[in-house]
Amino acid sequence: MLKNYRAFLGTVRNFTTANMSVNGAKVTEGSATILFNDPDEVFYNPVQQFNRDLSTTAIRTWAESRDEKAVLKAKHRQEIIEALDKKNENEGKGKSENSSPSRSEETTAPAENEKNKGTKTDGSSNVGFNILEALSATGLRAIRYAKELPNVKKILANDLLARAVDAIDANVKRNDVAHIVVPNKGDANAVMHSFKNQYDVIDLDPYGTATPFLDSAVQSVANNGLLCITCTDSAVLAGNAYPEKCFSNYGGTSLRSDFCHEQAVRHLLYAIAMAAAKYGRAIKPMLSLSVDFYFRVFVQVETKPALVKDLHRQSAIIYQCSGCGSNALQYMGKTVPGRIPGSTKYTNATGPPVSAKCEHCGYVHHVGGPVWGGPLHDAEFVERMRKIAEGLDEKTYGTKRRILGMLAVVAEELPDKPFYFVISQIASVLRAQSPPQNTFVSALLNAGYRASGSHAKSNAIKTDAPWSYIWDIMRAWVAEHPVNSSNVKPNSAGSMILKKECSSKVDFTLQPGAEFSSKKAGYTRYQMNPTENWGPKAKAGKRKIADTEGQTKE
Ligand SMILES: C[S@@+](CC[C@H](N)C(=O)[O-])C[C@H]1O[C@@H](n2cnc3c(N)ncnc32)[C@H](O)[C@@H]1O
Ligand SMILES: [Zn+2]
Repeated sequence: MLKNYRAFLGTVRNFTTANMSVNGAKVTEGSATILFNDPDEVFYNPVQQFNRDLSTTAIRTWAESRDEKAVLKAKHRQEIIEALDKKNENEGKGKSENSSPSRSEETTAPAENEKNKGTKTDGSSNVGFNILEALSATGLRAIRYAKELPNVKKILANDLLARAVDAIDANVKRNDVAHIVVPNKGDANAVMHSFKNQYDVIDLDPYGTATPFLDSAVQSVANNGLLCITCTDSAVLAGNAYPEKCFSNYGGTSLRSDFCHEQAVRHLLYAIAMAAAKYGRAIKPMLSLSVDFYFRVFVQVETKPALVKDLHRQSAIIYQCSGCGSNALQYMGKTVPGRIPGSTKYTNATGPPVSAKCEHCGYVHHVGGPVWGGPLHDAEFVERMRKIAEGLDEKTYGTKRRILGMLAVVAEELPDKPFYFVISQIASVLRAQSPPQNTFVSALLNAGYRASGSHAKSNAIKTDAPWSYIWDIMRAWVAEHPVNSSNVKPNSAGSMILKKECSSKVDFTLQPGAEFSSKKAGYTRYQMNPTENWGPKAKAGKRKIADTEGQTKE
């Protein structure tokens, strides 16, 4: 035990980041300082600083947007009252019942909505909100939220283990946030089940999968509240070794694919959406990320059965060719105009989107999913978050540049095109040289298609071009950069694709838009794994600590 403790101190001392300092067993991250009596007892993973910096920024974004909406709603209501008063005065009637005593003074929002109390007509707001950190460990995250988030009123920092709760308690007192953070010992599910529709923000940051907590979380979060959920079980979510485990945990089967990291995020969103749907609640993903060895999503939950109907047509099965890797989505449902003008009818989709054998190479398809097929992010949320992130103090937010880099790529991602391919990977199917990214993207743009990168993988391309055109680009490229035919096995997917003629015009003239602007901004867009111990930590008491913040690739 003592040996591990020394190893921990040595490791942490060696790898502190700009804003993480260590003095003995004291760790400072963001605005919080926590003490470890025994690092084997209580969880701390410094590589998750990005997760915590990002989460603080995301919750701030959500709170700011909610306040703004509350202010607009209150203003709108005030305008209606004033118009009604004017009308009544003109008609010689009295003022409306809802009329305020003095409209030039501060006005509170509708009394029926407790949370709107405190909204001011000058556009500012003091709407408070509460947070449940259901799996808190040291309390570090909850303490940071208390110190760094304006308007947070109460945070329940919960953990199952008594020694973790003792640590939370001590750290809360040490950081002078006892008026905000309340330590609690309990099972996360029991806590959430006891308080339905209560928490404005719920943070789930477990070891491995969050799926055992989803059913209670989607019930416990308040209407239009935010769920912040981490899953670190990447072998299940993004690997190809456990499709059956992925299916039983997330309701969809995983696939071996280049786009496995985006698929993982979509499995998680699907599981949250399906859990929420049973209770008439619909999800709106605000930001859904694949980061290092884990996945982190920020999802707003709204009680609106009419919106839940959309889940049918937002869920999709994936067909992926076992030879060339081309893929197609089969959505579960679709909408058509209803008989009554303006109405919508929900109906079954038609399919399948592929033949029994791949039209490009003749190989069979593997089936994955179903997964969430809707948008991964909310564009307005991402823009607002970027603005907030730009103003972050780098001393407190050591991963600021990475947050900005990732959000820049996210903002560029095609919102309506799930998945991506990697140019070097499709070139390797043909045993061809890989075209430079800007050459390939220029060919897409010159043909009128859209293209973007993906935050989930460097060198990935998202596009609305059909696979037939993607292979035509590669045929045209190979015509200029011939492959060594002895490398292409007869009957391989590559040989089948190359046997076909290029059926469309391909123009490789370079386009300025082919270089994604996120790349030019110079932020950290993709991060390399810096050490062999990089990854999620084992449960407290079962690990040797050796994680670090790391170097960057771009
Ligand atoms: C990965 S750690 C949390 C890290 C923390 N959120 C942070 O940012 O530093 C997971 C924690 O969940 C706790 N835990 C595991 N199962 C739980 C349950 N059913 N209810 C409450 N806490 C639980 C563990 O004791 C552990 O402290
Ligand atoms: Zn194929």
